[in-house]
Amino acid sequence: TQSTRPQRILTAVQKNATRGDPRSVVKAIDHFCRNKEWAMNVGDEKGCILDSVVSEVNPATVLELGTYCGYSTVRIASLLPPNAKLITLEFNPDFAAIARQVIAWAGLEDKVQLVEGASGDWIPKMKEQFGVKTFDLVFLDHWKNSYLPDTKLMEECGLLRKGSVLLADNVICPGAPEYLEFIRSSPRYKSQYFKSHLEYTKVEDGLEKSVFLGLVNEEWT
Ligand SMILES: O=C(NC/C=C/[C@H]1O[C@@H](n2cnc3c(NCCO)ncnc32)[C@H](O)[C@@H]1O)c1cc(-c2ccc(F)cc2)cc(O)c1O
Ligand SMILES: [Mg+2]
Repeated sequence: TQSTRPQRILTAVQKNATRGDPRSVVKAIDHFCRNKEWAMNVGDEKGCILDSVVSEVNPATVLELGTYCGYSTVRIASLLPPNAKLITLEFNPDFAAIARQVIAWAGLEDKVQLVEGASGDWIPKMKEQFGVKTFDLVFLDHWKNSYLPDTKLMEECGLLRKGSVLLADNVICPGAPEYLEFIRSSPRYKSQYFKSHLEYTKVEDGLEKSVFLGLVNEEWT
């Protein structure tokens, strides 16, 4: 039967990357997607910005929305301190199955919990199911029109604390206009735009980094 693109990405990893070496897994996927078939990984250019934010936050708890093939999962998990945990949500079972194998090839299973299901269903269950209090870092890279409702849901579920960092991919291309409008105008967030390019192309795109400031007091006046 005809293979899918995620399956071809996994094959490229298994052929060209070294087991247990996350950097070689990232390189193999980037090489495949730049030279053979484009795919919606955050990619190498935006990936360096992602790496720098992860290193700066040095998170103990990370939530990723939208695993796809696990490319950014591997990038993030490879930079986590010991005992840190990354929970990644993916509701497409075929993508989840591929991502599990990519994460395993990188040797990062112990740092990653891939949860199959929709963010809207699982965000309210994070505390009771996984013993998470709050997330130090959230990487948003799922459906672009889900960024805003899921951010509001994370706030309502008390999953963000003063200083929690949200990092959103694709705020220019394909774009997340409602999310950008909300997060940049809200007194509860301090936002910063990192200009870059759409993965493997010269098209403009970027990441929006937003720090949650907690419930600021003017909301009580
Ligand atoms: O669309 C893009 N990403 C979507 C990712 C979806 C992945 O996340 C999973 N997913 C989605 N919603 C949820 C959900 N919850 C929400 C629904 O309940 N809960 C759990 N998992 C979810 C999907 O199953 C996929 O695995 C994109 C496009 C371009 C692009 C740019 C230019 C072009 F020309 C073409 C494409 C570039 C990018 O970097 C992009 O990220
Ligand atoms: Mg993306």
